[in-house]
Amino acid sequence: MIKAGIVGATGYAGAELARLLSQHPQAELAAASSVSFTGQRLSEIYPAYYQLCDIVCGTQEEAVEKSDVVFAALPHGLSQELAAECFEQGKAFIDLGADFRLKNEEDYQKWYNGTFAHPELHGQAAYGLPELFRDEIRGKKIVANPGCFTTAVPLALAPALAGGFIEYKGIVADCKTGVTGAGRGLTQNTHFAELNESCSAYKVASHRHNPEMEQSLRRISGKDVTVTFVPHLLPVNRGILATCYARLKDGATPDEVRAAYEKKYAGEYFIRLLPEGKAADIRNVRLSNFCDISLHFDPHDSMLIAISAIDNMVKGAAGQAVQNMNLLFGLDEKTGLTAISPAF
Ligand SMILES: NC(=O)C1=CN([C@@H]2O[C@H](COP(=O)(O)OP(=O)(O)OC[C@H]3O[C@@H](n4cnc5c(N)ncnc54)[C@H](OP(=O)(O)O)[C@@H]3O)[C@@H](O)[C@H]2O)C=CC1
Ligand SMILES: CC(=O)N[C@@H](CCC(=O)OP(=O)(O)O)C(=O)O
Repeated sequence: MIKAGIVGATGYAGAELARLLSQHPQAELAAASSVSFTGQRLSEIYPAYYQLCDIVCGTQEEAVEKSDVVFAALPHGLSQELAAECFEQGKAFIDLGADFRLKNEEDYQKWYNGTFAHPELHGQAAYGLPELFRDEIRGKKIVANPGCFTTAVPLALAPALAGGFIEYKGIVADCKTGVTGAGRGLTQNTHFAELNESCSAYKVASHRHNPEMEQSLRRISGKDVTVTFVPHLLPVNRGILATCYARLKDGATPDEVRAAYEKKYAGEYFIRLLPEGKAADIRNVRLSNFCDISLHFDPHDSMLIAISAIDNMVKGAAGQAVQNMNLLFGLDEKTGLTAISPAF
C-alpha cells in the first residue's frame, strides 16, 4: 500500500483528497495535517467521514515522515519549502496549489507575487495534466497539479489547436464554476445571500489561470496562443463548465475537427467526447474524474465551440492529484477513480 499524507487536509481540496484516498485500493491515508485543528479527527470537521475516515490531524512534519507521497492542499505560496523537504527525503510531492505550475518565474512573480525559492526544483516539476503531458509526469518526484479552469480549457481546445484547425489568436474561454473552487473560507462573494439565485463574472480578463492555460496551449501547439478568459460564479457547489470559442481556419471542416478529437482522446478513459447534438453538462461529471467534451460548429461565423465539463474538486483538483499519484507509482491511472456520477 502507498502511504499518502495530506498537508492542509481540512480545506476543501484536502478533504476531497481524504475522501478519494480512503476508497483507494492501493493507497492508505497515513497522515493528515492541519494548523487550526491539530489533534482533532477529520470526521469531527466533516461529519460525512464519521467512522470511515477518522484520521487525527497532526503536524506537517508528521505528514512528511509517515508518507511515501505528500499532497499539499495549501494556499498558494506555501508549498515550495515543503516540496524541498520532501525532495530531500525522497518522497513524492504533489502540489494542488500553484507554486510549481508556471514555468516562467516572471509570470509567477506577476500573478502570485512570489519568487522561485528553489529554481532547481521547478526544473524537476512535471505539470500534472496526464491527458496532455503524461510522458513528462512518469518518473518525476514533484508534480504541479493544474487548477480547475486550467484543466477544463486546455482539454477542450488541445486537439483543435495541435491539429492547426483553429486560429491561435482570439480564443475566448467563457467559464462557469461552482463555489467550492473558492475554498472553505467565507467571503462576501461566496456568502449564500450574495451567490444564490445569481451568476456573476469575476476577475474578468485578469484571472491567474489565464497564463497557466496559455502555457499549456502554447506547449501543445507551438504557437503564441492567447485566450480571453472570463470566469463566472454559479450558485452550485461543484462543477466547471468551459465554453470555448475559436475561429476555424479556412478550409477546416467539422468532420476533420471531430476526427482529431476522436484520435487524440481515443483510449483516454477520463475524457468522454460526447456524440453530436449533445452538450457537456456539469451534472453528468459531478463527483467523478471525468471530463466531458462536446463539439459544436457555427457555420455562419466559422466558429468552433468546444464545451468541457468537469467536477472542480475531482478532475479539477483531488481526483487529478490521485491520477497523478497512480502514474508516479506505476499503477493503472484509473485506480480508485472509476466512480460515475449520480444520474440526477
Ligand atoms: N477548491 C478547489 O476547487 C481547488 C483548489 N485548488 C488548490 O488547492 C489548495 C487548497 O485549496 P482549498 O482546499 O480550496 O482551500 P481551503 O481554504 O479550503 O483550505 C486551505 C487549507 O490550507 C490550510 N492552511 C491555511 N493557511 C495555512 C498556513 N499558513 N499554513 C499551513 N496550512 C494552512 C488550512 O488548514 P488549517 O487551517 O486546518 O491548518 C486548510 O486545510 C489551493 O492552493 C487551491 O488553489 C486547486 C484546484 C481546485
Ligand atoms: C470559485 C473560485 O473562486 N475558484 C477559484 C479557482 C480554484 C482553482 O482551481 O484554482 P487554484 O488551484 O489555482 O486556486 C478562483 O477562481 O480563483
